[in-house]
Amino acid sequence: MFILVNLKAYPCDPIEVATAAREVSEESGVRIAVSPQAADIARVAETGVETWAQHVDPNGHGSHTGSTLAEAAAEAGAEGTLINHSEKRLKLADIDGSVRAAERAGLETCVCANNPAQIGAAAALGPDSVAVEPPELIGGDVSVATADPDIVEDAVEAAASVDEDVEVFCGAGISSGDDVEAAGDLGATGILLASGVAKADDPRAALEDLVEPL
Ligand SMILES: O=C[C@H](O)COP(=O)(O)O
Repeated sequence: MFILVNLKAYPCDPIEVATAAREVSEESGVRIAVSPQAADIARVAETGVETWAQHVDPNGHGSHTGSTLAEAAAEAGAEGTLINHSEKRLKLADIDGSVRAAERAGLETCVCANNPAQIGAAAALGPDSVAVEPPELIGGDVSVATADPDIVEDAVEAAASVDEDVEVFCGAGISSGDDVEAAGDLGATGILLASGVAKADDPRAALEDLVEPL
């Protein structure tokens, strides 16, 4: 199971979370990555934790003010990137372009989507993984695996029917080891979570709880 911690724009200390994630990953043997703001990628990567960008744009170098280039994220130390997060939605052509840009830069890709139909479309673009997240459950207290287990199972089926090599992650409301275990039982091979760690009083304890059953 892969645990991907998205720090969004929460006012947490990215270095504290990254250091805790690296240590808990080393101690547990569970793959854990942290996805900070673009401006924090380099210093988060310096902690030694696997680091992901929250977004990359479809364009390369050129007259594109405000862009987050896949090449720049990779050079700063990112190993992967989210694309089309629920809070950073893109047009289909731009999702495709961002996946291609990330591939050129050597970044692992995870395309997010709201539901199984979108998961099928996302899988058709050939990312390494897709992540299903019902928007209404994001940031809440109830895990997607509890509130809507069908959406996870249907997403796994939708991705497999398009491309069996595309991994399926799930996210929204996940905050405990029990939630992670339940998601795994539904067929997810990764977890995308944010508030359960980024807003925790003790991020290290939250991470230890997440990996406890793994
Ligand atoms: O990127 C993470 C997801 O949007 C889930 O966020 P959450 O764990 O706060 O529900």
